[in-house]
Amino acid sequence: KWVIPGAVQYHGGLALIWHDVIVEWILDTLTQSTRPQRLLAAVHKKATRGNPRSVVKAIDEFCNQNEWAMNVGNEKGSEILDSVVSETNPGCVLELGTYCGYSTVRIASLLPPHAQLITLEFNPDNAAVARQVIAWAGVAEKVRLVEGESGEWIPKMKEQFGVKTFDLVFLDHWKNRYLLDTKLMEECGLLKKGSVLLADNVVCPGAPDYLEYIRNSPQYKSQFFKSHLEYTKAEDGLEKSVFLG
Ligand SMILES: C[S@@+](CC[C@H](N)C(=O)[O-])C[C@H]1O[C@@H](n2cnc3c(N)ncnc32)[C@H](O)[C@@H]1O
Repeated sequence: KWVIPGAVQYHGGLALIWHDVIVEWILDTLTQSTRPQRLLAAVHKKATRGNPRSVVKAIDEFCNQNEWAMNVGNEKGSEILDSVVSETNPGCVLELGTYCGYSTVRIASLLPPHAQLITLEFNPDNAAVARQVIAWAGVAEKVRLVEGESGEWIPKMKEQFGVKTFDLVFLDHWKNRYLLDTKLMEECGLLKKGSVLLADNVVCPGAPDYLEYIRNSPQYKSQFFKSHLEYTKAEDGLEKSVFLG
């Protein structure tokens, strides 16, 4: 367990440099393993196979007690993501940025029967861990994990997977892609009146070009939900934007 100075807990930029660069590098070097591999080991040790909420809990415990990881986390997850999924009751969901499958499991466990979640991840090592986390949680039949870049796969969604439109899109990949991929989804006809975009980390690390667009476009009704960067006390939040057609 690491003793973390207050400045790191409350300052998003410092928190990211500390947890996501320095500590990760030190632990990877000392253990000759990767953070996703260590997170997967915690799931296998602590979570009950076939119980998605126990998988979410095991990952949150690992991140609170052992090491930080870039999952949406329990605070934003339970207070915002879960509520938006439940309210929207989506039949077809797109997640941009799977990482280890934490939010994938959260979302999938709340979907109505026959709903489908497509999740995109371009890092093959992360995707390999996510597949195992998703399988352990018992939600694999609802999830299609696609390995590749969002910019390459969004235009293929209709043709390759028979998607008509998405009811809900969770944007949680690299922040400089939020705006580009939103415009791409519009161009590809993947949004319909009432489609909900939910974007994580719009404060930390931040996606200013996306916020400027989504808050000022007459095609969206947008709302900010204040929260904290996962597993810290630094400011962050999610933006929920409804496409008006
Ligand atoms: C913040 S993590 C996702 C966390 C995950 N949604 C969760 O809450 O558990 C971002 C992930 O997006 C992936 N990624 C970044 N840009 C991407 C892109 N353009 N296409 C596909 N995956 C991308 C990264 O490799 C990383 O694993």
